[in-house]
Order: sequence, then structure tokens, then C-alpha cells
Amino acid sequence: CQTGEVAADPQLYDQSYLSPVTIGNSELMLDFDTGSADLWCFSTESPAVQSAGHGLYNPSTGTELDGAFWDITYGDQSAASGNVFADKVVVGGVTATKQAIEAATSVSYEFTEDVASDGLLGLAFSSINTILPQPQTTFFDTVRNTLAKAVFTVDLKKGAAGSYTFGYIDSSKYSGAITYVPVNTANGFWQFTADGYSGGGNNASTGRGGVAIADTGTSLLYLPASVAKGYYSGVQGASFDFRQGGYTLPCSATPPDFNVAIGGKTFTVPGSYINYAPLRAGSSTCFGGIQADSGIGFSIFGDVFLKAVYAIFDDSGSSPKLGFAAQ
Ligand SMILES: O=C(CCCl)NNC1=[NH+]CCN1
Repeated sequence: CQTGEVAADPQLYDQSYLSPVTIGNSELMLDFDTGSADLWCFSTESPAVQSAGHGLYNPSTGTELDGAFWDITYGDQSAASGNVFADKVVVGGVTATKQAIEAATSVSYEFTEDVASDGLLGLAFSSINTILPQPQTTFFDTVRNTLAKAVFTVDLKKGAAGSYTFGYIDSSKYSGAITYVPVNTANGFWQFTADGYSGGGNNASTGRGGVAIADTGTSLLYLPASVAKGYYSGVQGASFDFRQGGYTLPCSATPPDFNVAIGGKTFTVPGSYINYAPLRAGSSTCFGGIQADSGIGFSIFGDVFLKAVYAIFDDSGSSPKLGFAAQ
């Protein structure tokens, strides 16, 4: 029975978190992403102009999956595509002897520019893996029957290294009880229902929740437009800046805490997490950590929320469930 733990290292402004993964005989830094289901990495097949500065997977140690290809576009419209190999993957001591590795032959500029990241490791459900003609399993699905318990946990932190565990829940990482809620896998995400929101402005709607996904691959917290509007109505100097594509606030502001009710329990995102980052280096205007989920179709509980809790992604029972506990 395998169990393992790997660090989650924050990038600048906690824009993403990277973890070391051994693939074949390379160690790469991958962005673990519960909002997608492809394990892809830059490779010796990637054009040099796109892969400069990145760690590369060399498929020579793998076995090509003939005729298989992949092509993914993320919620932020970043994208990547390529071909597929089977190779050994080790994450925090947990080994998948034959894991589908998606070697990139083309990536969008967002990935080229993020030189610290060598690719993504998807932890959503394998039903949304993009490999054709035959979708392959995520790392978690590949190893889940060898794990002591079919769970992984997420302990992200603000501006500090957190961790992912596989096969066990670490009781030292949380306080109080874990609140579990059912997961709807119809869209391939760890999708759940939030009961309601409160905090912030005088009309951050309370009592009206909605459908949301837990997504480590998204930096911010995307909520119903009325909730985001209500929250910032209580923040001096905050406004919706259509040119920046969202709510901005003075970097000097200390926004109010934000509360989310899930499974009858309330989880608090400290206001400081919602003063996210300067629009560009040196700017005194910051981008908000809460934004409207308009056009997405559901809310996205990205890193701004996840770094306030200990999250348990549990597929050990008859149906998947999500657990949240105070960090
Ligand atoms: O694509 C999404 C949103 C799904 Cl609705 N999350 N995962 C991710 N990875 C890179 C950017 N975003």
C-alpha cells in the first residue's frame, strides 16, 4: 500500500504551486491541477523557442502510444498539445510504473513564459482526459488501487510551501472536524455546492450559494457576480476595471475577511488573501483575489480559497466526496 507526500512550492504571488515529479529519469516541476485531467510536460520534442528555460521530458525512456495525441485548452484559454508515451512516474514516493505522459509539441505563450513550470499534472476525473482516440487515466487514477486509501489531500499556503499527500489524510495539517460534501462528476471536475457567502460589503449575498469546483490550477476565487460585487462594495477604492478584466483595489487596502458556508460549516478566507497582487510590478493598484464567475457556468474555488483550508479529495467510497477543514 503506497502513501506519499510532496511539497507544493508557491510561485510569485501564489499564482501557481509547483511540485517535483520524477518522469522516466528526469525530475520536473509540475503544476498539480484538480481542474484538469492531463499529465503533460515540455519535452525534447517541444520547439526550442517554446521550451527554452524549461525542464524537458526525454521520451527515449518511454514507450510511444502509437497514434495517440492530445490537445487541451484551459479555462483561462491557455493551451497545449502533443503526443503520448507511457513511462514511470514517481510523486513523493508513490510510483506509477506505466503512466500516460503527454509530451508537448506545442504550447501557448502562458506556458512558455512561466519558466518555473515544466508542465501540469491533472487530478480531475479521467473522463475529461483529452487523449484521443482513447483517453488515459490521471496519475491518481493510475495508482489509486495501490494507495492505502483512494484519497489525495491539498494543503496550499499563502506565500509558503504547502504539500499534497496521496493515500492518506494528515491529521497534523488541520484543526477541528472535516466537513464532507458530495461531488458531482458529470463535468469531470471535483464539483460541489456551496451553501452561501458572507462578509465584505453590506450586500455580499448570504444564504445563496451555488455550484462550484475545487481547482488548484486556478489562482483566484471566482464567485457569482452579485457576490463579488457585494464584497467589493465594502472595500474603499475598489472598482470593476473592465480594461484589467476584473475588480481592482488599492494595494494599501486591507479587505474584509470572506466567509463561505459549505456542508453547514463556515470557512473564512482572510481579507489579506483578497488583496492579490499588483497589476504590474510597482503598481499601487492590485488585482482582487475574488472575481466574478460570469460566463464560466459555475464558481471556481481556486488557490485563494484553497490556501485557507485543508482539502481532502476522496474517491475511496461508493461515490467521490470533498472534505474541507480549517488549516
Ligand atoms: O482550466 C481550469 C478551469 C476549469 Cl473550469 N483549471 N485548470 C487550469 N490549468 C491551467 C489554467 N487553469
